Amino acid sequence: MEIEVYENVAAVSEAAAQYICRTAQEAVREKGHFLLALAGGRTPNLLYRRLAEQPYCSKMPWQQTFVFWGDERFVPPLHIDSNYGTAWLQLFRKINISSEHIYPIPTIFTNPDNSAILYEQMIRRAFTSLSAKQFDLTLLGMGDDGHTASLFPGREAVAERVRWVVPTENPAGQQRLSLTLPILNESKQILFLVTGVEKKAMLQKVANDQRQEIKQYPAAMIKGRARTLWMVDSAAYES
Ligand SMILES: O=C1O[C@H](COP(=O)(O)O)[C@@H](O)[C@H](O)[C@H]1O
Repeated sequence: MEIEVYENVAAVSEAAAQYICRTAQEAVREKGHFLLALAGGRTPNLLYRRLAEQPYCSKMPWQQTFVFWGDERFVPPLHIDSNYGTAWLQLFRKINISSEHIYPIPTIFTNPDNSAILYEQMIRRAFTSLSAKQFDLTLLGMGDDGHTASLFPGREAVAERVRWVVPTENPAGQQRLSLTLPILNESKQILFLVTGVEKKAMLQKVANDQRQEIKQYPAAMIKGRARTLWMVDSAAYES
């Protein structure tokens, strides 16, 4: 596991903002655009706020950036639980990015089954029109149960090998949509953000799980094509 340990969530967010900016600039230099898949949940909130501020709001090539989500709660966009709504409030409403470059997972005028089909089509069309075959960078978090995106341990969604997006639910029964291992693991780079003492035990388990042939935790099953980096804070890290 390639892991960088920072003092606290603020330092993790700063390092992640720098990393995203650098990766975006390189991608745009190489091929003219940057495809970014965002994480949901609470951990990336500070990162999204930082990206809306200087120096990142100026340094990021927002006009060449295309944004997707790794998962979504099946709630309306401005619901407090919406991953899209959260990122919009913290980041997108504050910066200069075309709404045509933002690809939220649809959750209105549809149902979870259709939404999954629709989102896969949206990603495929975007890839085709950009001559892309993968996300350049996928951001992910990890729950204290080892889930990532909305791939929860032992659920059917984790075993999906063909579809790129599936409907699923969390253990409390909340309806969600998630990208699956085939598309997540096609990403060129993966950046995990993990903070807080409540993640410490699972981070250790996931590190061990990654070394096993048969893995138990979805977070351990994720591997980017070129790089998988974990940025964690010292509270989550067992030295
Ligand atoms: O990758 C992800 O991880 C989280 C864990 O969330 P957090 O609130 O503990 O940061 C997950 O639930 C989220 O939707 C997802 O994109």
